[in-house]
Amino acid sequence: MACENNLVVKQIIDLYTQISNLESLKPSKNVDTLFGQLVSTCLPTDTDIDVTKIHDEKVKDMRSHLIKLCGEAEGYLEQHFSTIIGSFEDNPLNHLHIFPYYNNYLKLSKLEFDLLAQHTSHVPTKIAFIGSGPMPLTSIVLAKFHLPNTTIHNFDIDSEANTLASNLVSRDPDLSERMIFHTTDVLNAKEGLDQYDVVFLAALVGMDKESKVKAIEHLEKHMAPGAVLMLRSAHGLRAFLYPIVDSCDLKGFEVLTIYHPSDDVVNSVVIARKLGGLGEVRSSQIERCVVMPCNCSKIHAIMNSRGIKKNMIEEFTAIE
Ligand SMILES: C[S@@+](CC[C@H](N)C(=O)[O-])C[C@H]1O[C@@H](n2cnc3c(N)ncnc32)[C@H](O)[C@@H]1O
Repeated sequence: MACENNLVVKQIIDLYTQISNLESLKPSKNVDTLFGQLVSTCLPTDTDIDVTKIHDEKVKDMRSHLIKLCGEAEGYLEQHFSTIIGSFEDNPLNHLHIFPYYNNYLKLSKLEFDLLAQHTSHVPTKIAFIGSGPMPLTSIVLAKFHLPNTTIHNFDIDSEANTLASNLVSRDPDLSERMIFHTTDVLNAKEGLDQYDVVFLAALVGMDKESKVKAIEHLEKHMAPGAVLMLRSAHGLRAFLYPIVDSCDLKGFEVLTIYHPSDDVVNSVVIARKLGGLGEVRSSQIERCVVMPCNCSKIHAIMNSRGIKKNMIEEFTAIE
C-alpha cells in the first residue's frame, strides 16, 4: 500500500495540520500535547514505512516542514526549561530531571558513549559538540557520567542559547571548567576543528539533506584524519521528526555503525571516522573482528536474543 495511504501517516498528516496552524510553538498545554502525540505516533519501529520511498510531493513537503517545526519547538522547549533550571539558587545541574526529555538524553548519551567505546582505543580528551543548544544535555551527561576527564567544546549559532547553557554549568565546580562555549555557525568554525578526537553533530544542525551534507562536508574538510564524527539520524516513522543521515552523505569518512534504537530513544546514531588516520582505521578493523567488552556488545546480544531485526545495527566494513 502506498505510504501516503498508510493509517499512521494519515495520523501524522493530521497532527502536522494542527501543529502548523498553531499561533506559537512555545511550550504550552496545547503545544506539549500535540508534540507528545506526534512523538508517540512516530515511535513504533514495527512498521515498514520508508520515507525515502514516498512519491507524493505533498507528503514530502509536509515532512520537510514538519522537521523544521519540530526543530523550532525543540529550541523553544530547551530555552524555556534552561531558563527555569538556571534560575535555581543552588547548582542547576541538580535539577536537570525537570526537563521532560532528560531520561531520553540519559539513554541516548549512554548509547553514543557505548558506540564510541566500541570504536576507539583511547578515551577522548577533547570533544566538540556542534549545535549544543540552551540545554546542552548530551555534553552535560557525557561529561558528568561517562567522560570525567574530557573537555567538551560546545558550538551554537545562537548566542542566547550559549548564555543560557553556560549559566547552567557555571555553579558546578567540575563542569564549569570542562564545558566551553563558542558562538558560531558551524560553517564558520574552521581553525581548531582538527584538535578534537570526537565531533558530535546535533540532529537539528542541517534540517534538510542539502544543509546537513554541507555541514558534514565542512567538518570533513577541517577535522583531523582518524577523528570520529558522531551524528544523529532517524529511521522509519521517526524520519518524520528528524532528517536522515545516509552513509552516502559521509564522503571522506569510514562509516562504522548506524544504530537504530527500538525504544523511546528517538534518534538513530551514526558513528564514522575521518579517513586518513591510518593507525585508527587499522585498529578499528581489528576492533570490529573482536567483540569489545562494552555495553554495546550487550546491546547486540540483547537485540539478537530477542530476534530483533539485525538491520537495527548496521556494521560497515572499512573502506579499503
Ligand atoms: C536545540 S539544540 C539540540 C541539541 C541538544 N541540546 C543536545 O544536547 O543534544 C540544537 C541547536 O543547534 C543550533 N544550530 C542550528 N544550526 C546551527 C549551525 N549551523 N551552527 C551551529 N549551531 C546550530 C541551534 O541554535 C540549536 O540551539
